Amino acid sequence: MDKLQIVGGKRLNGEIAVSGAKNAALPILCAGLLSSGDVELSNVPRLHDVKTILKLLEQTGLKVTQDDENVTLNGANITSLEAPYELVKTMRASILVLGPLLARFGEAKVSLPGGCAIGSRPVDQHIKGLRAMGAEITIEGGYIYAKAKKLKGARILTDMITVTGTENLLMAATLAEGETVLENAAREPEVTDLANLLVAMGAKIEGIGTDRLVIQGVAELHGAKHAVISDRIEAATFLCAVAATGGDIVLTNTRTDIFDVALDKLREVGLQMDIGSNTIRARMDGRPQPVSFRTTEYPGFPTDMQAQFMAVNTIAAGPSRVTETIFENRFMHVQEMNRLGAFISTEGNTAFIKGVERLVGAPVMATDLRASASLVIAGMAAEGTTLIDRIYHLDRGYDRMEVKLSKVGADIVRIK
Ligand SMILES: CC(=O)N[C@H]1[C@@H](OP(=O)(O)OP(=O)(O)OC[C@H]2O[C@@H](n3ccc(=O)[nH]c3=O)[C@H](O)[C@@H]2O)O[C@H](CO)[C@@H](O)[C@@H]1O
Ligand SMILES: C=C(OP(=O)(O)O)C(=O)O
Repeated sequence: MDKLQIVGGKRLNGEIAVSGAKNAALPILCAGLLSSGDVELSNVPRLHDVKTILKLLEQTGLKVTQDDENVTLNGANITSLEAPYELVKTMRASILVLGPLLARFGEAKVSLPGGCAIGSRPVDQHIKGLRAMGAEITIEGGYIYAKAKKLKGARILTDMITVTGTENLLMAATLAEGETVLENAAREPEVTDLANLLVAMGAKIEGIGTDRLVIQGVAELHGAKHAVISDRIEAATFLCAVAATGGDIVLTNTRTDIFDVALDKLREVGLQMDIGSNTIRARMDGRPQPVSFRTTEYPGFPTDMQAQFMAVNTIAAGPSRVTETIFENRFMHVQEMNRLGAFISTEGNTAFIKGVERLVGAPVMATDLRASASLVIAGMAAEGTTLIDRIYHLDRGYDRMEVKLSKVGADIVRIK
């Protein structure tokens, strides 16, 4: 199992190109199932999760042609309407084949994703929405069996804002008969990116970027070309890294119009930023200032940045408080950061961070994707050597993070 070895205390200097967004690429790849035409995608990040979803899509009969970050999908010969447990269990996003398969072929059998380390990951809202569109859905032996000769447009109000739920229902609605209204829709830029691809494929969607999506179903979708949006979470992770280590970096291939409140928080931390149209120059000197926040839906503070900001807070000049409202168990990095000398306690879904003068390297274990990234940041800020085990979590969602960071001066190597 690969590990990362980091010798901390190095300032970061140089340029980092941000990759395409994992959380946009995964739903977008599933949209390939909606059409028999060629869907030509660029800026697809090189991630383990992308490999997994492509494997899943290929076993449905979707033709995948890949040349590095360019992926062309063709759904003219779909032969299987099933997503097996073995593939779904490793990646929640696999549930996103449900809407497209059901809408285009009238049937799907998809394994329930189950829980994961950060908390339970229910899909009841996806099911509620598809049932409202006329699907007959049963759950047996851990599988969702869905059937509908033709989905019918409906007004769907989800109980809470769900990103994947919005994406699944949006894809299903593009091929349903009549009008679907998705109320309380997620507004994340990754949802918007998917919607933009669907429009390029011939879908009729109004209200893109708002919490009310109105979709007029069409008989079929055609092929299209699309570049996956830049990863705001990867970009903000690098910004947290420089906030923790000090230095002067420039992020390229970024989209500065899609950021959330995290950017304001970075300014509060003391990071100086010059924002260009697709670049961010970030400079940091001295100790970070503490920042308190609670995670919430876009454009609020993203749950996917909670752990990385906590890493910065561990060495901040004062106490802070972090509340996680999206997932019930997304504090697994706390124990590992405390192994590095951080001073963090938790009470329910709130963490209290004291802010210490220094962290000291130690062996730690990555427990989930963003927790892994937060340990990389903490390790880079710590004195001495940190060894991070189980970095397969990191590889799920970051494109060669250690290569990008070592190019800008971090002392970080992968140990096979
Ligand atoms: C709103 C939000 O911040 N969503 C995050 C969530 O998206 P992801 O799409 O995984 O999760 P959802 O947005 O669907 O879930 C949001 C909340 O709704 C609940 N829920 C969801 C669907 C459902 O059918 N029933 C149900 O109860 C979930 O348990 C969770 O508490 O994790 C991703 C990976 O970390 C992040 O990129 C997303 O930003
Ligand atoms: C937890 C994440 O991903 P996933 O929903 O695929 O588990 C994430 O992107 O931070």
